[in-house]
Amino acid sequence: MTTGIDAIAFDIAKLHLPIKTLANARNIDPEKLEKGLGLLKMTLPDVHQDTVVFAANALTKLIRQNNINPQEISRVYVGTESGIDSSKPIGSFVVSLMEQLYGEGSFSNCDTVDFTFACIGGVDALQNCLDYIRLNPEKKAVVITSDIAKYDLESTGEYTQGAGALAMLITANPKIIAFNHNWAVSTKGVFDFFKPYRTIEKEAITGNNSNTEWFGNLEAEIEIHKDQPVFDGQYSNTCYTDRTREAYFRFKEANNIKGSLYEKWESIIMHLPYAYQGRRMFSEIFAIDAAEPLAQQNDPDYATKLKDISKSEAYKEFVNQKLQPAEPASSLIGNLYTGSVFMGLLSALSQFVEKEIDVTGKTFGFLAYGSGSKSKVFEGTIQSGWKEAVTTVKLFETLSTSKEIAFEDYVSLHKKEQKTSLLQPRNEWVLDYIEKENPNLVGARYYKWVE
Ligand SMILES: CC(C)(COP(=O)([O-])OP(=O)([O-])OC[C@H]1O[C@@H](n2cnc3c(N)ncnc32)[C@H](O)[C@@H]1OP(=O)([O-])[O-])[C@@H](O)C(=O)NCCC(=O)NCCSC(=O)C[C@@](C)(O)CC(=O)[O-]
Repeated sequence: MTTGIDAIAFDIAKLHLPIKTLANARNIDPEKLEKGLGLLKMTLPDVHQDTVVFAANALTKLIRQNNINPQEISRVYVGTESGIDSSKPIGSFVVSLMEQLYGEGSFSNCDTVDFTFACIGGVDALQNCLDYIRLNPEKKAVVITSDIAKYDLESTGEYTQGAGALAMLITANPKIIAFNHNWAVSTKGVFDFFKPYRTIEKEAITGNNSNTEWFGNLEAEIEIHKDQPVFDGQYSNTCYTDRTREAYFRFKEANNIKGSLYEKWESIIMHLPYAYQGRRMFSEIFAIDAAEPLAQQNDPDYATKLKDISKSEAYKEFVNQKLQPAEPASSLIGNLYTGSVFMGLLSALSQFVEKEIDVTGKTFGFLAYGSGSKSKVFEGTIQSGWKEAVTTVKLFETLSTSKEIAFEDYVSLHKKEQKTSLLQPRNEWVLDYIEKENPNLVGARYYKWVE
């Protein structure tokens, strides 16, 4: 028996800002963003969308496109770093929305929980669900990844923004990909990218130090939540390369692989915070795990050697063959945080369908990363039903219908000054309202399905 992904669906934000528009507004050479980082568009949530909306839309599509009986889903595990409540998980919202569609109690036997570890939470949810299915092969689990990658205006993360969710059905004997059980991990607690609880002295807001109640806050410090992370871009790249390299070689050792591991993989799917992150970071592994190593870590000119290797024809050819297929969706979407690695898989498979390349029986390698920091390396084998399952998803066809918005609308959405939706929602979930009056429900978020 094998375990893996049987079906996939997605819901990506339908508005986008062309990267060229952002580059021009910020005085950045557009070629740097397009050719250097591989960015073309960044997708942005509309006023009625949040991570619950994206997650519920992705799950609704998964159920409908694959005629799944909702009562057969015994788990909905969510990977996210864009939670909307410190106690109530996105999974709890999603299950209640599904009951609006499929009847009260239809998900009451379903277990649900959110997994948070920056961008790798979806992979953690997947690993957990694979173990569960291995023990309970007759069951079906769903893994959802849902995030809004929002960065401060004018920061170096601004051009990597994106938003949306994927939902994946995890079963025994799956149609798309079956995963090998032997995974490797590398973890180190660091501050490369994080979303801290911040505080501001009440006095700085009220202008007096009497600590009088301020909108229900009795404390002298007011807690502030920002979706935008605190981060150090170049340090985050170092953590990314260090963790993925460590996990890669641990995987190689744990699976007793002789010779070059990456040569054995048809395609390599990495966490992509922007389209070219994988190709920019993998050159070190390419050099040191080559059949005849091209560089040694103790070389005095190691960094220069790696830079030269990253520009070599051999590396470019390698990139085109093994890394490029996962990139185009990222160029059109931006960072999906927990969903990026799975979107890379969908992008690669959709391209193989389009180019009529049969990858049945081929092994794909995965290098996942989450800031904070952790990498997991694992591999999977493409199953015979992949082509049919991926064709139903219509990835690039759907992405091509995205609506371009003007720079002013982008800023107004980002600053939450825009109060009405830019696109009329149809056949999807929307955030209806947030309770403001009832003290027992203040902050409760209510959603509805719009025909
Ligand atoms: C990612 C960075 C650091 C990039 O930072 P940056 O400063 O925008 O770009 P750069 O200077 O590092 O690289 C620019 C590339 O463009 C090239 N270039 C320059 N000009 C031209 C031109 N005219 N034509 C063609 N190419 C050009 C230039 O040569 C270079 O390519 P190289 O050869 O060095 O590979 C920044 O966007 C950032 O801070 N992003 C936010 C953090 C981030 O995404 N970090 C990535 C690793 S951490 C991670 O992946 C986890 C994360 C972020 O997803 C969060 C989570 O886990 O939750």
